[in-house]
Amino acid sequence: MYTATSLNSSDLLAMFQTPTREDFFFSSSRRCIWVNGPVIVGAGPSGLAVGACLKRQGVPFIVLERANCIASLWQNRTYDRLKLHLPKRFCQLPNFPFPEEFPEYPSKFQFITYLEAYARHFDISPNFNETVQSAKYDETFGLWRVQTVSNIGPVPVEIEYVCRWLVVATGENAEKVVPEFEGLEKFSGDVSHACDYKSGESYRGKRVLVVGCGNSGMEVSLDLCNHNSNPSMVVRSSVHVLPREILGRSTFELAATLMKWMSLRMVDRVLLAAARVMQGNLQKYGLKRPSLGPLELKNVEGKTPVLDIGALAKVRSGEIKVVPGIKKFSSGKVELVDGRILEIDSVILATGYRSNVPSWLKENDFFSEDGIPKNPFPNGWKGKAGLYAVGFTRKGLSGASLDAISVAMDVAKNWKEETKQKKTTMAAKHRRCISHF
Ligand SMILES: Cc1cc2nc3c(=O)[nH]c(=O)nc-3n(C[C@H](O)[C@H](O)[C@H](O)COP(=O)(O)OP(=O)(O)OC[C@H]3O[C@@H](n4cnc5c(N)ncnc54)[C@H](O)[C@@H]3O)c2cc1C
Ligand SMILES: NC(=O)C1=CN([C@@H]2O[C@H](COP(=O)(O)OP(=O)(O)OC[C@H]3O[C@@H](n4cnc5c(N)ncnc54)[C@H](OP(=O)(O)O)[C@@H]3O)[C@@H](O)[C@H]2O)C=CC1
Ligand SMILES: O=C(O)C(=O)Cc1c[nH]c2ccccc12
Repeated sequence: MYTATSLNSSDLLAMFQTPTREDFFFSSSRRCIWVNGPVIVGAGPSGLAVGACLKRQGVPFIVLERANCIASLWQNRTYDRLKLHLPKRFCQLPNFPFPEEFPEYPSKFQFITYLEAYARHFDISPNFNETVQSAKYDETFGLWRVQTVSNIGPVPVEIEYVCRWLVVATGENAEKVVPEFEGLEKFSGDVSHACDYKSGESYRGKRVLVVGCGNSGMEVSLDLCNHNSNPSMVVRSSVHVLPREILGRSTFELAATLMKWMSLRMVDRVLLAAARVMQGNLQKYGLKRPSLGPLELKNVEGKTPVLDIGALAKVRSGEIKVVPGIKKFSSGKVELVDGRILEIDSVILATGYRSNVPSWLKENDFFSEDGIPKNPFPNGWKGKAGLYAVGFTRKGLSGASLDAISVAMDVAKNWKEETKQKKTTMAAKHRRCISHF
């Protein structure tokens, strides 16, 4: 620890060269740490990617992560049978390809193995069990103050980090969305969110209401079928279901290729025409399509189209029953908006996720109320006063990688300029010091 009395000029010089978390002082209740470089909040794919890009530029940083591991969404909040939806080349992080032996659509366990290798390769060691509670720009000093609670030891410790740059990498899926339903408190069976679903093993033989028909709702319903349980899936509005592949090529890749030649709306038309040929009309199964096309809807509302990996066949066969919106719950039952009453044993809420940025970032210029940068891709990564965002592009892992490269380049440029200036100032002071003696 550096204290006022133990500081000498070479310590000061060292401070601007190497350390990333040097304790300046202890106050009675809160430890305060100066960070010579950016503070990155979140150790998911986005935080790791920006860390890796900064390492390559020689910029020190720290990563703060509330969970006890990297990529906690993938490790703790996803089901066992999850596979990446997009081909692996669209999901790799900068400067570190997937192993060749990985399949085209890696499993979540392979993806986690990859991310762990990524963190090791770039020597990224996040501070785990440390939740950012608040981050505020201090206009007087031109610095960010980032307040955390660390739960490593027997008692929680409050820490304040002070830094010039703040990189928000907490993700579009930081918190689960749990809607309120009339009478749910009277429902006697178990109610959980898709983020806690691991497999259908414990649902064998049960009647399960899956609320929501995004990728989670569809895949949980499919997995339930595969474990001989009996899912009813709530589709309260509309949904785009697309085949994962068209003519042997990934639908996502086809869309990305077509986007080079046509407008987004034209690409949507091509995708819908192909889906129509391959899937037929889905309305008769209760799956109405939204009025906006799949890519336009993703851009405008952030709603991801379902890439079908088998749920549609189960809908057709009647193994997954599609039901309309929920009116209310009662003991062991749900009443639907069409008046039907179903007897059910369990409810799984596949009702989506949201960003948590508004709960801790004291700023309302760059981020909107829903915790996503106001400027759409590709202009949503840089805010004012050293604030950055990575992974809020609604473009999955490929968007996160692009952000990470832009953010790291910009931070590195600024860090190098500011550090050079500080070193020059320090060196001048050092010389004055020596001449004084
Ligand atoms: C089930 C599921 C499957 C998906 N599949 C794909 C796919 O196949 N392809 C694709 O491109 N995208 C997919 N996605 C999208 C997903 O958002 C990205 O894959 C990726 O996880 C985004 O990375 P991230 O680092 O931005 O966010 P996250 O992975 O969510 O990481 C954010 C991290 O920040 C931490 N954090 C949050 N708040 C705080 C705080 N206050 N203090 C400290 N730490 C905090 C979290 O604990 C977390 O570890 C999927 C999403 C889900 C939910
Ligand atoms: N293999 C993969 O790659 C997978 C990827 N993912 C990704 O994770 C992200 C999150 O997906 P997901 O968890 O499916 O969340 P989504 O936000 O995509 O879907 C939420 C669903 O819940 C419905 N819903 C919300 N509130 C209610 C309510 N009160 N009553 C009835 N229905 C309700 C929504 O309906 P409405 O549209 O009417 O609001 C929608 O159908 C997406 O980007 C997705 O692509 C998820 C699973 C697998
Ligand atoms: O699965 C996700 O959550 C993704 O964000 C991947 C994704 C980004 N853009 C898309 C467009 C169509 C289908 C999936 C995605």
